[in-house]
Formats: sequence, structure tokens, C-alpha cells
Amino acid sequence: MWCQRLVWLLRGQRGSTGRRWPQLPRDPEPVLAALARCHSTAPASPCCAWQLHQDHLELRYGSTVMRLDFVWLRDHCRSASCYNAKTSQRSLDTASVDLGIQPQAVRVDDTTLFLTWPDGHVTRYGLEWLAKNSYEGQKQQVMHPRILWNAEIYRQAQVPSIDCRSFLETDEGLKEFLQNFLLYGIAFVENVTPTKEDTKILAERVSIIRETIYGRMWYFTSDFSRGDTAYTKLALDRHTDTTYFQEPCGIQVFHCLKHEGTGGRTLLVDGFHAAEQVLRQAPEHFELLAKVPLKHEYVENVGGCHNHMIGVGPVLNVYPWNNELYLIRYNNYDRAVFNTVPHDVVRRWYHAHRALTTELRRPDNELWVKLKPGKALFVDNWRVLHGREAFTGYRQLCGCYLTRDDVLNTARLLGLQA
Ligand SMILES: C[N+](C)(C)CCCC[C@H](N)C(=O)O
Ligand SMILES: O=C(O)CCC(=O)C(=O)O
Ligand SMILES: [Fe+2]
Repeated sequence: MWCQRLVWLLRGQRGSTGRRWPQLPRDPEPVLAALARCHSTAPASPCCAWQLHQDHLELRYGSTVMRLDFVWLRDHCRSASCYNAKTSQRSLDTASVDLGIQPQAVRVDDTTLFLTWPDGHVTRYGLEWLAKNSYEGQKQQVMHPRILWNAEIYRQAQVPSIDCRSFLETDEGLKEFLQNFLLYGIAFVENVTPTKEDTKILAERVSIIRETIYGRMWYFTSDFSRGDTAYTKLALDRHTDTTYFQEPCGIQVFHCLKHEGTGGRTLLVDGFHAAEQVLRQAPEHFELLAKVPLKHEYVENVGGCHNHMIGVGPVLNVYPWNNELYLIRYNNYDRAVFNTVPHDVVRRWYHAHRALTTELRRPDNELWVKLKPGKALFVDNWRVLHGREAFTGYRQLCGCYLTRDDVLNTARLLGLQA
């Protein structure tokens, strides 16, 4: 519905620029007709048109219709006095912008939107910039492009392991590794010297190591030196780690330094692929898993180790603006007492949890690998679940957690979308 003071001004239309909005044509029809002509005569060029509303500017650029709030438009001004391009930081004090602000004049040319504010300040926006940065523009994009996989898809893709030297010594090697990691949520480096020190060098090539209650670089065998099943020979069903942290660790690095015995294979399952199957089959289950907060807990009292960690959050974590899944928190061992919802939701949640578990346990979705000395595995702990088969004999694993922000930072600096 067009408001009273409506007008469409066409890109490049002579005489229509710089018009102030109190002086608007009484009848919008001719301009709308002109807009239609514009679309039909120049389909290849992104046609731009705009219309003023009470509190926002409606801007059509190509196929994107953006609704740009006036305060937002003032707030994001990239002029030298409002924005420091050297530091990419805002200098404008947003709190001093009149929340009832309206532009005094609006003009659009081929590439740029010009706004003049009541105090005479002029703001310019590139139309491409707006199309990319506006709500409407960015909600059409995914933040993290990924390839969801089951065992067959992953095998077919024949994702190569990266050679340790190329990983450590060349940007191309590191970039290829990170691209694989971002797309699949797992990536391997091979020909690594099987020591804790060399594994640390590997980890630090990608990120800052996230120190936790397990230390920086950890090293474990089945000696029950810590009060957790990981430190035994028992099988571990698929799970993500550190669900009991408010922010679970982003990445986990595993390097098996020694195994003299049988079993002990590693299980990997793409949690996002499973969640997507749930979304397709039963969106109400997906929604419940994304809405109901859960507690996970780590209570340790073994030897000198005393810890009590609690993390709260839903199983599925979704960006609210584009519904993109970004984190799965799934660990049935560490799930705490479920007391965050009233009784009528409890059973529905168990049904939803069952539906997800059924997908996660589908043999088709299971990728089994035997970790060997020299082959390091990086797992996206926000996406891919890991587990292990029971084993016999002496088995030594080392590794660490990485901070997700720093991994993504490295990827972005190499030109990857992350
Ligand atoms: C990896 N490392 C052996 C150090 C710790 C294992 C943590 C195990 C815990 N139940 C969890 O799932 O978070
Ligand atoms: O022993 C393994 O292969 C993995 C154990 C585990 O889940 C962990 O350390 O997080
Ligand atoms: Fe684990």
C-alpha cells in the first residue's frame, strides 16, 4: 500500500532527481507506468526505483526490494565524519540521531543513493552496497556455504587430505584445507610427525588454541585420569563435545599417536545433514529442537580434578534472520536434568529428539575412519558429531580445541567465505 506522499522516481529519469518530498505528484500512475516501461525496455540493467514512507525508504534495485529505515540510513552513513574507513569503525554517535529523522532530499543515479538530512549532511550509498548489506539482501544469502553429506556423498566427493608441508608452508595448501573444512565440517592433514608438539604447530597454523579444563594441548589414553568416559576403552556414541560450555568449542583436533590393539575406529556424522532430514520430514520437530533450551553438565570429582560446568542452549541453533542452522549441541552422556519446559512440552521434545537421533544413527550417515599416527583430523564441533568404537590395547590420542572465531578469521583472510 502506497502512502499519501508517495512517489516513484526512476533511475536516470531527467528532472526527477533532487525532488523534495513535500512536492510530490498527486497522481502516481504515470510514474508507475514509466516504471513498467523501464522494466520492459531495459531488462538487463538493474532498474532502480524508490518510494518514501513515513519512517523508511523503499528501494527497488534489480529484483531486491529493500525497506530502509531512516535512522538506519543515517546511522550507516559512510562519510568521513561518520565512519573511519582506516579502522572500519563508526565515528557517528548513534544515540545523538533524532529517532524521528527524515531526509530532506532523496536522489538516485545509476549507482548511488543520495540523501540530504535536515542539518544539510549528505549521505551516499552505493546501490550494490545496499543490495548486499540490507536485511532483504543478506537474508537471501547463506552465511556459511556447506555441502551436507552422508557416507556415500563424502566418499564420492573424494576430498583430498592435505599434505603437512603444503599445509604449513603454503597459503594454497592452507586455503584448500580450510575450504574442505568449511564445506564438509571435517578435514585431514597427512604426513604429520606423530608427536604432541608437531600437532600443536599444525593447530596454531589455523587458529589460537582454546584452553579448557583439559588444558591447551591434551593427550589421553584409557587410564581414567579424568572423570569422563573418553578416558576409558569403552565405545562412545556420536556426540559433540563441551556441550556444557555456554559456547561449545568450535573445532576439535585429533591425532592418534599410537594404537597397539583392535577396534578404536572413529565415527563421524554430519549433524546438519541429519537436522535437514528432520526439517524435511517433520518441521515441527525441528522447530522444537531449535526452541527448547537444554542444560548440559560436566561434573567431575576424580583424583585432583574438580569441575562443575553448565551450558544452556537448544540442540539446534539457528540464525533468526535466515533460518540457517549454525550449531548443533548433542551429547546424551552430558545432557543434564531436563527441567526447562513444562510437562506438556516434555514428551513432544522427546519425540523430536528421537526423530533427530534416528537420522543421526542411520548407517548411511556414518563415516568410519581409523585414525593413524601421521594423520590429523579437524572436526567442526558445531556441526559434525564424533564417536568411537570400543578398543583393546594401548591407544594414545592427542589434540586440542580451537576457537571458532580464529579459524574463520584465518579462512576470511585467505579470501574464503566463512
Ligand atoms: C577431548 N578430551 C579427551 C580432552 C575431552 C573429552 C571431553 C569429554 C566430554 N564428555 C565431552 O564430550 O565434552
Ligand atoms: O577416543 C576417541 O577417539 C574420541 C573420544 C572423544 O570423544 C573425545 O575425546 O572427545
Ligand atoms: Fe568427544
